[in-house]
Amino acid sequence: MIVTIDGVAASGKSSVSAGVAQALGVPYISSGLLYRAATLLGLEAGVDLGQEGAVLGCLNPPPRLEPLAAGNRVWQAGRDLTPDLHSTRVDRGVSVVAARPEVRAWVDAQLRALPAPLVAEGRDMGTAVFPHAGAKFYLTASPRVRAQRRAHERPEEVDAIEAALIERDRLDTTQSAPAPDAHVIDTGALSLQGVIDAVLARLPAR
Ligand SMILES: Nc1ncnc2c1ncn2[C@@H]1O[C@H](COP(=O)(O)OP(=O)(O)O)[C@@H](O)[C@H]1O
Ligand SMILES: Nc1ccn([C@@H]2O[C@H](COP(=O)(O)OP(=O)(O)O)[C@@H](O)[C@H]2O)c(=O)n1
Repeated sequence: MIVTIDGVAASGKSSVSAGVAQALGVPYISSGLLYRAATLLGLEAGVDLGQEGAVLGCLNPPPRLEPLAAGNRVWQAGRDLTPDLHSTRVDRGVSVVAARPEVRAWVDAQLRALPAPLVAEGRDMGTAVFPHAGAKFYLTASPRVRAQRRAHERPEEVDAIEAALIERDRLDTTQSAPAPDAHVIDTGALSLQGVIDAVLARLPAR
């Protein structure tokens, strides 16, 4: 079975996916890492991130997602890009790159080639990439709660992180609508384990 976990920025998608995947004994995939990799490579090459052709030109050789249970990684040839994917400059540029149709097609093709069963997290896993998934979830939380969580992972103050999250949500609106058949979970009042348990409780009988 494929389980999709979409949601807004810093809503808990990757942590929840890792926990659900571990409970099910299947891999999880963090699709956002591929958009982040394309953004990082574009930034390093100094290209205009809005120029689709220029960004695509940086994906040679193509970065590959390694769906490790301990945390997904992205490799380009022998280089592990993962430690550089969660910087503030990648956060700022990624939505522009992710809006480009050919970049989305490149990510989608790589994800669809992975064998089920799996848990897939991102923005459009339940709508565009795996519309026939066996169970779909969409995580939310207020911008403040999400900023407070992310403040443990970024050098900026909570207010600046919150403003950046709100702006990224706005830029991601097109590809980030919940699937009509997704369970929407507000994670604001729940612990990480509480969200994992809520997802597991809503899975169809296995
Ligand atoms: N329900 C929760 N309660 C408290 N902290 C959480 C919860 N879910 C996630 N976190 C923490 O919030 C941060 C962002 O979570 P993450 O899984 O990276 O979100 P996303 O993949 O949506 O960006 C992480 O530090 C994570 O440990
Ligand atoms: N399936 C996906 C996943 C991510 N993305 C884009 O990639 C960016 C980074 O995604 P992410 O999941 O790593 O970001 P966080 O929610 O973890 O901050 C998002 O802001 C979107 O612009 C997307 O368009 N579609």
